[in-house]
Amino acid sequence: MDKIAVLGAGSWGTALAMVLADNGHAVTLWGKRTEQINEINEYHTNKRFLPEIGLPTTIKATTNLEDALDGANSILLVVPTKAIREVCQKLNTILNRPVTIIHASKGIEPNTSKRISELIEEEISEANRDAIVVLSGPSHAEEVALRHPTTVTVASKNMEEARKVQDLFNNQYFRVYTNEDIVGVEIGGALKNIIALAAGITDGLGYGDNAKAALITRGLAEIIRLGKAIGANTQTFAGLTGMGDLIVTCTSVHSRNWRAGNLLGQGKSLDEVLENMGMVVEGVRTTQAAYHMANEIGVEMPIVNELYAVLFEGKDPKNAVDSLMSRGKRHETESVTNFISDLAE
Ligand SMILES: NC(=O)C1=CN([C@@H]2O[C@H](COP(=O)(O)OP(=O)(O)OC[C@H]3O[C@@H](n4cnc5c(N)ncnc54)[C@H](OP(=O)(O)O)[C@@H]3O)[C@@H](O)[C@H]2O)C=CC1
Ligand SMILES: O=C(CO)COP(=O)(O)O
Repeated sequence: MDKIAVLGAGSWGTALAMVLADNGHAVTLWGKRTEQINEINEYHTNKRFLPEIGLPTTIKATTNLEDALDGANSILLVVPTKAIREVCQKLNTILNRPVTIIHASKGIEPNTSKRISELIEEEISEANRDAIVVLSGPSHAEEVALRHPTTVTVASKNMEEARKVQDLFNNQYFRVYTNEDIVGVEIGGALKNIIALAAGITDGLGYGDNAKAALITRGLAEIIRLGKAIGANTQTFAGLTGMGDLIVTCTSVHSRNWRAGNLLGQGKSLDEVLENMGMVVEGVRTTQAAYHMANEIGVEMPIVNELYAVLFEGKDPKNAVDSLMSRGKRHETESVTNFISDLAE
């Protein structure tokens, strides 16, 4: 049995705490709100994020970070990307021994274009961390909490640690694969949220499944282009954290990114949508990050560019779709040829 501190008591932190508790580990869930933490300890529910779900009674919750970390062998970071630096800075002041840092958040920091594992490396000193391991894949918290079959990938530069984390989480309803391509896994998980926002927009505009299939496949081509340029293994994008997560996020009503896009397509403003969501919509900030990264590196990302114009420059969503449809004609496979040949190797 391991002792694991889960930092972030939202939808995903709670669902992953359930998986770990089901596997017999001692789990402490850390959150900021006293009322919510008391609810978890007294009633074994977290109704704001997972209504109708009863949590394993072995999960302990606390608002005290020191208590959460006490005796923990591993830490699971699962707060929104914008809170990662702040939480890591707090962690670094408390930790006095190296621990495995697992993260399950999906995003890129807008101003620096950094992935989450890079933020962790910057904020937590080497003396306080063993390996950094990323957990990602097609996995809505709502379905994991119902113990419906789900597959994810854990990635790390240290494969021994990745396999240990695979053992921590793997069970009959939660199947965990390993991958050494931390760049590809983080890029796929972060960028699929951009495409899910776009897919929500086309659904909100009343366009159907053809448009969505186009966004998923052409979106994948953009993700591969950017990923390849920054050193990802392109084969990763054919897997769970690439195509797999694109499918689940672009086609599910559980997705907050898809739902936000859907409301934008129906004519709501971004501020209105974000105010009413009550949960994180990572794709908005990730669109900023990907837009700037693509411009800096010189990678062509037309869907990202149009979504950026809708979110931050007031472009009408319908005009954005029209712009994508009227781009210069081209050969389908020229942008993904290298990807296909890599797969064939
Ligand atoms: N939900 C899902 O199905 C999945 C989510 N993810 C990823 O997991 C990450 C977290 O998402 P999710 O749990 O869904 O988000 P939610 O919006 O459901 O919950 C976020 C939680 O983080 C807390 N939080 C925010 N800022 C801080 C902070 N500075 N310090 C401590 N706690 C903080 C929030 O607290 P409060 O509300 O009090 O601000 C809330 O409890 C995201 O990167 C997301 O992309 C990945 C896979 C699946
Ligand atoms: O990452 C997810 C599923 O794999 C959750 O997506 P949303 O953040 O859009 O809900």
